[in-house]
Amino acid sequence: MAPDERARANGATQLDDRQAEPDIAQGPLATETRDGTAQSVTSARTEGGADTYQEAPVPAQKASGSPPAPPSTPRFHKRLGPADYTRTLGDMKRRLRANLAFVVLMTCATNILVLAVPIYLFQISDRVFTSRSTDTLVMLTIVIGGAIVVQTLLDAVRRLVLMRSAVDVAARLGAPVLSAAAQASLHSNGREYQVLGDLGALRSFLVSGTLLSFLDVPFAPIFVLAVFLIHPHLGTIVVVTALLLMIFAWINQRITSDGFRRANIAQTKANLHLESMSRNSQIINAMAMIPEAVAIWGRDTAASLRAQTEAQDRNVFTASASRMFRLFTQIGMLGWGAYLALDGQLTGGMVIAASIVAGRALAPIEGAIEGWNSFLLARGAYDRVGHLLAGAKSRNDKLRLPKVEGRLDVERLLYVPQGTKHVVLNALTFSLAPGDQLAIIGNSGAGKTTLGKMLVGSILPTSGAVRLDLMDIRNWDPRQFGECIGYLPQDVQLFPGTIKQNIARMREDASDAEIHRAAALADVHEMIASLPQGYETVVAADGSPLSGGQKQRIGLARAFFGDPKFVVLDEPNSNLDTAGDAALVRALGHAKANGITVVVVTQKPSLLSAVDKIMLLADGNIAMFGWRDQMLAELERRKRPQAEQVQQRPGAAPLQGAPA
Ligand SMILES: Nc1ncnc2c1ncn2[C@@H]1O[C@H](COP(=O)(O)OP(=O)(O)OP(=O)(O)O)[C@@H](O)[C@H]1O
Repeated sequence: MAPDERARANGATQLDDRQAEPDIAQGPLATETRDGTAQSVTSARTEGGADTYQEAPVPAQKASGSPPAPPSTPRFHKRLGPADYTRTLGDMKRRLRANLAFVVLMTCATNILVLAVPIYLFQISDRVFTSRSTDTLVMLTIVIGGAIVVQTLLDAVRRLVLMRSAVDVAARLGAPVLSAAAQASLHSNGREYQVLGDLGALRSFLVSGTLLSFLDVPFAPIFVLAVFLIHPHLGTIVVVTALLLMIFAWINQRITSDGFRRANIAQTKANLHLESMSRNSQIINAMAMIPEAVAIWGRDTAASLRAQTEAQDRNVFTASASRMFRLFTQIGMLGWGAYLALDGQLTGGMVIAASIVAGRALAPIEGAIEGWNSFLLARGAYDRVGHLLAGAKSRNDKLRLPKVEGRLDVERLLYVPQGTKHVVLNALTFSLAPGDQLAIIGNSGAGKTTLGKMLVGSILPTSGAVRLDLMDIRNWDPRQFGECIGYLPQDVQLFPGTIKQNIARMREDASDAEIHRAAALADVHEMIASLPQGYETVVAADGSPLSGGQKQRIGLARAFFGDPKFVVLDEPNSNLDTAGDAALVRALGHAKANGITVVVVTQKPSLLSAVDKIMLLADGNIAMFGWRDQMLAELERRKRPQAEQVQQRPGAAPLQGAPA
C-alpha cells in the first residue's frame, strides 16, 4: 500500500473510531449532538478538518505534490547507535570471567608455592639435621627464598588484576546502569538509581579478601592431601575440622541472611527518605518539620541497625566458634603429632610442617565463612544490576526522519496507572497540524498533566498511540525525538549550572547563537539580560538565585532550544506576573511564526486568546474540542446561569472546568 493510501486508511479508521467513541459521545456534548451547538463544534472541526478529525492525515509534502525535501542532518542530532544492555552485561561477564581465569591460574601457582615453607621445614628436619650439611641448608634456603619471592609477586599480580577488573566493571557498566535506571524510573519513583550503589558494592567485593578466600578454597583439598601424606591421622583431623567449618558456614548463612536482608531493606528506605529530605530542605526548615523528618529517617535507620546487629551477633558467634575449632585443630594436630613422633612414626619437622599445611587448608574456608555476608550482599547487588540491565529496553539503531514537520496524531489514548483501576485518560483521539497551537483546559485532576507527559513520551499509554509526523513516538530514535520536542513540566527543575547551560539542555556543543535563538523564541532574552551575570548566572540545585517565575521562563527557553517542532508547556504561566504572561503570549506568537506545534496546559484564560484550538478535558475524556473562537463562545454560553440554560435547552448538563 502506498504511503498516501495508508495514511488515508488511517484517517478513515480514525473517523470510524471517533464515531464510535464513547467518551465524546457520553460527554457533556452528548445530549447536544442533535442540536445546533454540537454542530457548531463539529463544523469547527470540519473547518479545521485538514488537520483534525475529518481529513486523512496525508503528509504535507505528498498532499501538495511537491518533491520530498532533501534529507538534511539536524544540527544537534547525534545518532546514538544500537545499544543492547543485555549484551553489554554479557560482554562484561565474559571479560570478568577471562580475568578471573587468569587470577585462578595465579592463585594456583601461589598456592603451590605456599608449600615451600613446610617443605623447607621438612627438609631441614629430615636432611640437614641428619646430614649436618651447611651447604644443603644454604642451597635449600636460597631455593625457598626464591620461591617466596615468586609467590609474593604472583600474589601481587592477582590482586592487581582483580583491582583492575573491579575498575573495569565500574567503568563499563556505570553508564549503561545509569541509562537503564533513568529509563526504568519512567515507571517508578526513581529507586532504580540506587542500583548505581550496587555497582559500587560489586566493585568493593571484587577487591575484597573474601573473593581471594573463595578463590583459595578449591586448593584446600591439595593441602589436605599433603597432610594425609604426612600422616593419615593428621589428615583426618583436618578433614573433620573442614567439614565442621562448612557446617558452621551453612548454619551461619541460615541464621544471618534474613537479618541482613531486613537491614538492607530498611537502609534503602532510610536512604530514600534522606534523599527526599535533601530535596525538600527548604520546606522542612520553613515548616519546622525537622524533628518529624529526622524521626522517620531514625526509625528506618534504627530498624536497619537492629536487624544488622542481630545478624552480626549471630555472625560473630559462628565466626568465633569456627575460629575456636580451628585453634583446637592446631592443638590437636600438634599434640597428636607429638604423640606420633614419640611413637617414632613422624619427625618433629614433619609435625610442624603438617600444622602449617593444615592452617593453609583451613584458612580460606574460614575466610569464606567470615566473608559470607559480603558475598551475599555482592550477589544481591549483582542480581539487581543484571535485572536492571536485562529489563532495560534495548535501543536499536532507528530510522531518523529527514525532515520533521510537527504533525501530531493521538489515537485512542488510554491510561490506567499500573496497579490501579483509575482510568486517567479515556481513549482520547485528536490531531494537530504542523504549527497548530492547542490549549488544554479542564478541572484539577482532569488528566491534563498526564496527557502532556504522554505527548512527550515521559509516560507510556496503557493502550493507544501518540504519533508525531505519523510515527508512533515509541518508534522514534529517542535522541532525535528529544531534539524535535520541547517540554516545560508543571514543576520546573533546573540543573545546577549556568542559565546558558540550562537553556542548551546541558549540551557542550551548543553555540551562543542557538542559545540566544531559544531565549528569543521564548521571549526571555530581556529578562536574562537584566540579571547581573546574564546568561552566565549560576543556578543552584534548588533554582536559586532565580525566582519561581524566572525559573519557569528559563524552562520555557530550554523547551524552545534546538528548533523543536513540537512543544508541550504544562501551566507555563503558573508563576508569571502580567509582564511574564505577556512575554509568554509573544513566545507563542514566535512559535506560530516558526511553525512550531504547541500544546499548552493552562488554567488561565489569558493564554486562550493566543492559541488556535481549545480542548476541554473532563475526567479524562475530551468534553469539547474545536477552534478557539467557537470554543470560547460555547464556554461563555455555558457560563450563563444554569437555570437560563435549562430554560433554553432542557436536558443540557452544566459544563465543568470552563475557565473563569
Ligand atoms: N501514576 C498514577 N497513579 C495513580 N493515579 C494517577 C497517576 N497519575 C495520575 N493519576 C491521577 O490521574 C488524575 C489526573 O492527574 P493529572 O495530574 O493529569 O491532572 P491535571 O488535570 O493535570 O490536574 P492539575 O490541574 O491539578 O494539575 C488525578 O486524579 C491523579 O491522581
